[in-house]
Amino acid sequence: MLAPVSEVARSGQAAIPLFEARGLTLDYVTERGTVRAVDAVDFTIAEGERLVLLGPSGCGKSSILKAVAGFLEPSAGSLSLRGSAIRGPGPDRLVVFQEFDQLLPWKTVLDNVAFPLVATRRMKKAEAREIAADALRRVGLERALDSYPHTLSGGMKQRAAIARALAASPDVLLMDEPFAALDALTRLQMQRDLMDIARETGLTLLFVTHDIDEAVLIGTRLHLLSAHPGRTITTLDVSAFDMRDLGTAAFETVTRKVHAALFGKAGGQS
Ligand SMILES: Nc1ncnc2c1ncn2[C@@H]1O[C@H](COP(=O)(O)OP(=O)(O)OP(=O)(O)O)[C@@H](O)[C@H]1O
Repeated sequence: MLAPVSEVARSGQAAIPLFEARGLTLDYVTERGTVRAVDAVDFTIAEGERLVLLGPSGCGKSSILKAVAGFLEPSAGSLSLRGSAIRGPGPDRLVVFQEFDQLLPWKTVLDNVAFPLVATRRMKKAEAREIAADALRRVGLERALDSYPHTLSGGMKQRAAIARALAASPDVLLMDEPFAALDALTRLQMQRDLMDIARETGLTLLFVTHDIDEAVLIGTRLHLLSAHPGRTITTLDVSAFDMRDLGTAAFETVTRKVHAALFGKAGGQS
């Protein structure tokens, strides 16, 4: 019998990559000239894997995510999903950002999640609402279906944004520091909930953060980037760690190792 994809990813066996970046180079053309943000980065993401891009501020993490989402064209190298080159945004790659204002203020939470299904997947409204309600239940927002975004807390807005992405069943969910603007307790709860969802659904994730603890908790594999312009330092399998390991000696050891790889010495957070 075949193992579920997430188990294949956890076991570290070589799987056919769902997503592939080869020699990815990203430049911004400004009035003062060209700024190289990312230089010749390679990575793959297998189905069910959670790859975290980790590196200091300005190393190009968000730029990579924008390129994967199709908003930024590589100046060199290639990006492909299921073997096809990425040529722009698509419902197969959806992004959850850090900002709390990702929802349409004039629509209820339910309609915010259902609307893209009707618009891009051409689903009937009733079916879209059913899928949306299910996604909202999964993120713990079953009691806020009829609420408007301005009445929600920051954490609830992020949950709704995650539900909207989950409802559309993207091949890869892209998250750009989605919990960075939340208070510490809410952030921890959201990390926990995201891990529960990942376990339930076998989510394939590309996650950006500059928080080492968060990276080790969320990721099955870390891709460490050097300071500007972003270049690959190394990759690290962290699939053995989850929320239960927070605060343990083994967790401390791996975060120190990551810190040393990023900054050349052991120590605290970036
Ligand atoms: N629109 C832009 N125009 C010019 N330069 C840009 C633009 N966006 C980003 N950059 C530059 O590209 C580099 C990478 O930026 P990016 O935001 O991708 O880094 P990051 O690792 O996500 O940073 P942070 O962790 O602070 O969010 C930085 O030097 C930044 O100044």
